[in-house]
Amino acid sequence: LEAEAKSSLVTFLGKLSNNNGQLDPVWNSTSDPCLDQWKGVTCHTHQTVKSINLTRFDLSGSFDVTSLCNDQSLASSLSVLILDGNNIGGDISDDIAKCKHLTRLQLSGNQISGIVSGSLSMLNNLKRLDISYNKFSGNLPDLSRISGLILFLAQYNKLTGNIPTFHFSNLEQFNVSYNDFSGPAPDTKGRFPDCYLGNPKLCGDQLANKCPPSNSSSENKKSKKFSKNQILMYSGYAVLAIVLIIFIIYKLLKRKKTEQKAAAVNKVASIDDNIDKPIVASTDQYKTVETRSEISFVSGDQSAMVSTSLVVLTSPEVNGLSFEDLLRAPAELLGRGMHSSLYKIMLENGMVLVVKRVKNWAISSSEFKHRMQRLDQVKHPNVLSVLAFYSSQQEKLLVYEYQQNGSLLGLLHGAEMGQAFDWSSRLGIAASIAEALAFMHEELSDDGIAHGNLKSSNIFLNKNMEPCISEYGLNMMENNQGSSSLIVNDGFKGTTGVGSSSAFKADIYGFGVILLELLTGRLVQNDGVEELTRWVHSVVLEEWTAEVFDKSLISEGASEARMVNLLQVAIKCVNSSPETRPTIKQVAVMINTLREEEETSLISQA
Ligand SMILES: Nc1ncnc2c1ncn2[C@@H]1O[C@H](COP(=O)(O)OP(=O)(O)OP(=O)(O)O)[C@@H](O)[C@H]1O
Repeated sequence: LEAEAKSSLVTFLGKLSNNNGQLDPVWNSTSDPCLDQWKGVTCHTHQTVKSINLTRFDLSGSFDVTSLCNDQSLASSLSVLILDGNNIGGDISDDIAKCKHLTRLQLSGNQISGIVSGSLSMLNNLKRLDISYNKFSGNLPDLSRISGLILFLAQYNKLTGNIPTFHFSNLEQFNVSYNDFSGPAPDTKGRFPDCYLGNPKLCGDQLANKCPPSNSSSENKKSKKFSKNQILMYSGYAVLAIVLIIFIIYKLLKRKKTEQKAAAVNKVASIDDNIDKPIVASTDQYKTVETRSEISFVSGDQSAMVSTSLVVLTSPEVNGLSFEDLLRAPAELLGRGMHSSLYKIMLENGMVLVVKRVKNWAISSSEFKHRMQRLDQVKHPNVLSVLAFYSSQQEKLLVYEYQQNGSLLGLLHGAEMGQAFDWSSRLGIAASIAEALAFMHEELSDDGIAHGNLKSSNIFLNKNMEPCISEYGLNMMENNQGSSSLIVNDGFKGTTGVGSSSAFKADIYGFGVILLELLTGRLVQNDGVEELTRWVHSVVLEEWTAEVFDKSLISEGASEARMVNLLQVAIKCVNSSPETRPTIKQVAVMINTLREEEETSLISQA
């Protein structure tokens, strides 16, 4: 283990045992936590600490989150922290947010006090959070953005105020009994019957203490009256605005005519000038882009035509972004396909964006806008949001944040060249993608919006090195309304059928291929998708299964049983008959079970 990480770990462990000064004999700076297998500490390939499990170690010092999570190496590797059944005091400092990779934080049965830090809600990967039987007080933060949380236990503390809502359908265990909560208890939909016991100030339909009827109806009337006056006032403004817009459009059209005449003589530099030049754009790391000069990403006549039509979605990151800002910024071509080009744009304020320019997409403007708005409503931390968009009949522009850590394809390419990409990171990435996709599929199933083009070059690593699915909902096959799209139909993937359910099944296929890439280290980009799946099938049929896995996974000693299990999931996903493929929710459950098993085995090694 790196010296700095070791010293942070020694400080953390030292503080846990300060009362009786009883360090475990090997917890000191002269030995190595990984090589000397410190009690309670599990490492990965002798280099990084994966888990700390000090259940019932008779510890009584204080919980020093800062030493642990301020160390970059520990913070980026630690996934399990269990201190159950000790006598540890202190509090949860906000630095906990830096331990980004925690999937389990279990502190049950200690003396930890203070408020429950709102920074816990930054731990996107958290699955289990147990703070029961401690001395926490104050309000509980809203943890609903941790979409994968399956366990939340906070019974027997001194928590007060309202209980925030949770995704009860995702939770397997939930308990906030014997605290001092008040106000309406969130509806658990009939689950966790005893979870609110011992909170006499709570009320709700599922409790003996019903909530008093709200007096909001009279307030509503007042506000309705008030809003009538407002409506009158605003309609006045609206009329004025419409007159103003008509005037501007008139002026713009006039200017456009003049410019069109001038354009014949004086052409504005545009990407259309070099549309026929061959561009080889492959992965982030291996792209060879011929046109690297600063160019405008829209043609000159458009810039005159639409100065106000960029729709900035709710993303606070680009608040105030205008079409002019995009036009003014230097653009670098990152890649060009049959129907689309991708540009990297650097704004004056230093923000780096990418703009996807899609041409001749047979989707109506209103349907496209509706889709963008739905995608804006359904956000997941592991799915890259569209920040802004523009739509005309000929082309659509979509703006995303630039991801400087590259794509999963780049990571696999690196692994091909011998860079470390270990088994538990691969499993973690697979689980996060599956969960994010399950969330999107569930939320957008009624709208028929699937990803449509899921592949490892569309998965990026964000600044915390967590996977992020890009271009969700962009390439859709024929939808319910019958408008066609960009995707090249492929019988094998199962995208030839009309209707949105086959688009969802095509995503499962795409995900299965990503799993195969993660397991085998062989890339579709080199082999072709059908070749890869055929090869895997043939290897499995011949029962030389171990041969199929990436050699680096075998040599790091990854669990063959779990790799075989993941391979079975992948094979189900790439089944040539779309109906036989599992749903992404089923896939996510299977992969999560494997991830849990992996963690349990790490803990038991400790
Ligand atoms: N948000 C982003 N941040 C950083 N790089 C990106 C981003 N989006 C795309 N890229 C990179 O830009 C290059 C071109 O992307 P583009 O989407 O045009 O290609 P693609 O993924 O190969 O094709 P497709 O159109 O099928 O998605 C790729 O190397 C891709 O990894």
